[in-house]
Amino acid sequence: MADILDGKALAQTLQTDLAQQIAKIKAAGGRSPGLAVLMVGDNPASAAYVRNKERACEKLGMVSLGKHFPANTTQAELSQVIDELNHDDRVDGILVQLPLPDHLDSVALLNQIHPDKDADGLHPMNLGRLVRGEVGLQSCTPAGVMKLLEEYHIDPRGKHAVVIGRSILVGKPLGLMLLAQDATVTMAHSRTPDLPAVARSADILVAAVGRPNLITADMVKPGAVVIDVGINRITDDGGGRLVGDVDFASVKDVASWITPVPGGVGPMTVTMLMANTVWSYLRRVAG
Ligand SMILES: Nc1nc(=O)c2c([nH]1)NC[C@@H]1CN(c3ccc(C(=O)N[C@@H](CCC(=O)O)C(=O)O)cc3)C=[N+]21
Repeated sequence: MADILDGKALAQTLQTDLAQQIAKIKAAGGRSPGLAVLMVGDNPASAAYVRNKERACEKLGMVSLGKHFPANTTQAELSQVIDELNHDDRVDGILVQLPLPDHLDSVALLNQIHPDKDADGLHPMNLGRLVRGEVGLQSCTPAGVMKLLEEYHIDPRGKHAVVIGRSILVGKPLGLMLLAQDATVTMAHSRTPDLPAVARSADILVAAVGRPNLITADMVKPGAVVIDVGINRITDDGGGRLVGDVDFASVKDVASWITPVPGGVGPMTVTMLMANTVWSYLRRVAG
């Protein structure tokens, strides 16, 4: 029976630390760090995430400058808003909630966010820093996974890490972070032949695909660390249950450590967003 990598508990601890840090800034007469989350359209899952983020902001004593736009908002309008936020001194972090409606060019918008306010770490400058091993803003979900591993003293050094999924939001940056910590990294994806065999060779197995029950017990090496980044809402049983990419019920008997869904990587993502915003604030204020 695997031990649980408790993202919810660690997120709580880290958020308490951040709240204290922010309280201290304010007691010294400083302004509150500000985060602007831009959401376009009314995808209910996105709306729920954005609410989570705004709630976390308020709880920590940060300013939430969230903006919600109708689905038919144009590229030019959003571009204008990002430009204003780039120049707004109350704003330390800007995040464009993905996915955007099809008529919008999300890459162009992400590229337009000032790299020093890029709370999601998706600007080419910050991704480039990650590739080169330089300090910079890092993508929240992968950074949250690395924090979880660190908290539970799971050292990637010398381990074979298999990351399934090659998204720019999770898979690619996480592969680079694991590599930077001396793991031997395999990036697997939908075109990888014999995925079960590749998965079974992992000491650290990360599933970041978005397919329920993709990872079953037979795909996991006994004693492996299993990180489930999937967030899938199952509606066919009428309950709107949240499940990951890992068949938790069977895999928990094979793995040594496992993240639950909910309560694993998800809460860490939100926490790292807050941490990135505070980090940007300190860099911007202190220079
Ligand atoms: N630019 C951008 N940055 C993102 O970081 C980003 C995004 N777009 N688009 C969508 C995904 C998804 N995402 C989640 C964040 C928190 C939870 C989370 O807190 N999950 C809770 C449960 C939440 C619930 O019950 O609904 C948990 O797993 O315990 C989930 C998913 C961030 N994303």
